[in-house]
Amino acid sequence: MDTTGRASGAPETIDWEALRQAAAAAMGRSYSPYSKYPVGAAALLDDGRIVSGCNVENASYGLTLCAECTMVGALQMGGGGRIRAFYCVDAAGAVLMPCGRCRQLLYEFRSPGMVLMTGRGIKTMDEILPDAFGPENLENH
Ligand SMILES: O=c1ccn([C@H]2C[C@H](O)[C@@H](CO)O2)c(=O)[nH]1
Ligand SMILES: [Zn+2]
Repeated sequence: MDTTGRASGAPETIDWEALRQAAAAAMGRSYSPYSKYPVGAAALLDDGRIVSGCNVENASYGLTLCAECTMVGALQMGGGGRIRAFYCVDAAGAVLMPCGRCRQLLYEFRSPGMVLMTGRGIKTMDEILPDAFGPENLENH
């Protein structure tokens, strides 16, 4: 990974600002009356589309859907695809790391060389979820 955000095997540079704006816009749809912590997530897909999501909370707190969950739903409902780059923000504009569950959700739809913006720069999927369990583990069951 270089500092421009160029993913291995990806010919163009990622437009991180467009992704940040899509995540911020999605955050505006957040339903977060319990935590009062709106979150927006956005992913750049392999075909150039951007999909996004917001957190959707529930009176049964533990059922809350993270922004990444609804984003993955939007990805699939929009015809599917593979994630090249991911960005998640809160209302203060801070970049968020996906929780453990969401790292697994993102892993399922990663492209080779998928990258994420973090507070410490651009990271690969493998860096944030090493030795992941994935669809390949189910191949010979
Ligand atoms: O990466 C994250 C971290 C937290 N949340 C949501 C879940 C909950 O609604 C609120 C507080 O945890 O933030 C997300 O959507 N994504
Ligand atoms: Zn999560």
